[in-house]
Amino acid sequence: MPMTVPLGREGGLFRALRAGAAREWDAYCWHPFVQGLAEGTLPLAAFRRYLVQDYLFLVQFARAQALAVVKAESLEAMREKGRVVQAILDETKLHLVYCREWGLDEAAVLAEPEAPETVGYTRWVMDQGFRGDILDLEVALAPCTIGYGEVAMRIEAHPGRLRDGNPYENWIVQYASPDYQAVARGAAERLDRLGESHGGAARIASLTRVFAEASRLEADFWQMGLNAS
Ligand SMILES: Cc1ncc(CO)c(N)n1
Repeated sequence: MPMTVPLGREGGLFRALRAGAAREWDAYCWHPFVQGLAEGTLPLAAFRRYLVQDYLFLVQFARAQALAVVKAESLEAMREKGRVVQAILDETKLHLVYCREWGLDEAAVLAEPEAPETVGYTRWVMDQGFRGDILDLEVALAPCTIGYGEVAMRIEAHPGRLRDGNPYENWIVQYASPDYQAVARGAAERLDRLGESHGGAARIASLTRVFAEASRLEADFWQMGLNAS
């Protein structure tokens, strides 16, 4: 399994959660679906299934980030989360363009029902936000944002990584890009800060359960793609 330097700072909350949920985190970040992306061996049908559901995921992910605007701890954090919501809503449009390149037209994507894995994951994240505070919500959101940053880094570090003629090259490049890596790094830093301000150390057991569950639900999302092939 390719290893990379984790995001967040030494002794910070993100690294504590990552270490506490190492089994679930590794199963997510180096899922067979991810290996298939890296090696260019993933069945095309698996990727198409994933792509359509990921569009539906992003819409719900924007709603969950919007809940973080509501739950934010400061005006500055409200502004920051508001920008995140806007960025995701813009990304959904790009996602439809990308789907089109894969032969999935907009009408077909919009008509597709959400898979149980998509509903299960996104509504569970929302529920963490409704029942808890901003830190519970950000921990539930963290594996999405930070995880895809690490997934891309692991793919790049994989000795078996196929570059020439890899059908998934665009996808990999998007998440390995400096822009996305900065988003992932920023999310890990925000989690570390919230850990300090919101009693992360005293809450580590319950927060680790939330982080592990989100990681497990991310792995289920990859698996949903594989199950379609
Ligand atoms: C399921 C899932 N998790 C995380 C991301 C990263 O934005 C994504 N696009 N889809």
